[in-house]
Amino acid sequence: MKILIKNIKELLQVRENTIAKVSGAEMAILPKIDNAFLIIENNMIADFGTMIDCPDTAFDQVIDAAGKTVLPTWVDSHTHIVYAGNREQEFVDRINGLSYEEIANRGGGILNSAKKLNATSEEEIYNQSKVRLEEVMQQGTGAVEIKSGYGLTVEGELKMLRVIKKLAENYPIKIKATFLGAHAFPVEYKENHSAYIDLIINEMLPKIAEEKLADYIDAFLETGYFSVEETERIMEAGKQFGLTAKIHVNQFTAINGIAACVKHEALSVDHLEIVTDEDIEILKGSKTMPVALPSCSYFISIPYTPARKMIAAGLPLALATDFNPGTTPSGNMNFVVATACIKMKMTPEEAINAATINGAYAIGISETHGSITKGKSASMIITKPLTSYYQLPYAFGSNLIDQVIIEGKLI
Ligand SMILES: N=CN[C@@H](CCC(=O)O)C(=O)O
Ligand SMILES: [Zn+2]
Repeated sequence: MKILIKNIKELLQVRENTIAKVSGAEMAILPKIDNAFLIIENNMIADFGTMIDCPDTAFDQVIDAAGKTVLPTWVDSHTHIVYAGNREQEFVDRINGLSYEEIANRGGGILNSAKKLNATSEEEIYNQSKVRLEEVMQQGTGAVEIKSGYGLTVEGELKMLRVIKKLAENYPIKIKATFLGAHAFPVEYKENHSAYIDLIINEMLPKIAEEKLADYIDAFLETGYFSVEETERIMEAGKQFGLTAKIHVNQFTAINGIAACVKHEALSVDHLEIVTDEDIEILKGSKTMPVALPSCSYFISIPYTPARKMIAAGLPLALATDFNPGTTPSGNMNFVVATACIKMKMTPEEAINAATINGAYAIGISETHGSITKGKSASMIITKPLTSYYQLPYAFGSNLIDQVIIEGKLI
């Protein structure tokens, strides 16, 4: 199957050579070609350039993108798309004055989702989750990370990871799975943290590794959840099973968690609503990607990640949704990009880099995704006619996507 996309008004995120990520001032540069063509062959980007050089050969399909922008699909490097039911009541409780912490202390929050998940069959969880996956694909996401973490029992965690595996088998979208058994302590382990961590290490991890159900390991490193020392145990154990760490950290408090993550060579540190100068110094020169989740800040009214300060310090930054039933019931990367511009003062170029190539780095796929580069996966968004790509974050409430191609397939 050979597809030509012609007359593209602006072809964005064009990289002649594969790059892993962009950092600091590089984030402001978004290379593009005006009046461009792009050829897809065998589900990969085969060629691209200006229309003057467009080959005059036969194609199985020709798409005329006159007036439209083409860019790589979003890479959403942090989601919890697999869950059961919802937490609408907690949403209303927050409107009425309760905080996320107060709700969690009453047995709501993550434990509420865990109760629902353990009472729901694998088939039903799959059916609920695939609706969300299909929706984010329509919204332009072409690669996604999905976490477990609402099981908190051996069976529950395995059930979630099997659902993620089944989604990966049945949909063209690239999916990376992350094991998040260390999301919260179940009530019965409230006074015996080490016993739950033993369960994760001795019971969950070996089974997950045996069935090859996860690519990464995560923990919620936060006051009232997993301490620095507890998270270090999890990261060390993950390493024994070949799972690199991607850690929830600095969502509500800064407790030197980032230093521990960098020490353990975490691929990413995610949330970062509260970041100290020391945290920034530690991230400098590391290979760890900071990941901001602005829809979470928006939904539960907490600070936004200090993007300007981090980029000024020369750091890279990725953007992801955090799609989950508690803090972010939305997987819309278009909203994330717009919110990063509006609330975090990222420029459109920085936000698009953060949501494509840097997102790809945060899930270890920047060799194949995140830019328009020959040989990379043919995953791209074709917008509706736009005055310029600035319209993407500017017209934040509009659906500006016309077509989405994922791994060479129009969806
Ligand atoms: N903060 C930890 N985990 C999720 C929320 C979990 C929940 O409330 O269900 C997050 O990334 O925001
Ligand atoms: Zn999360």
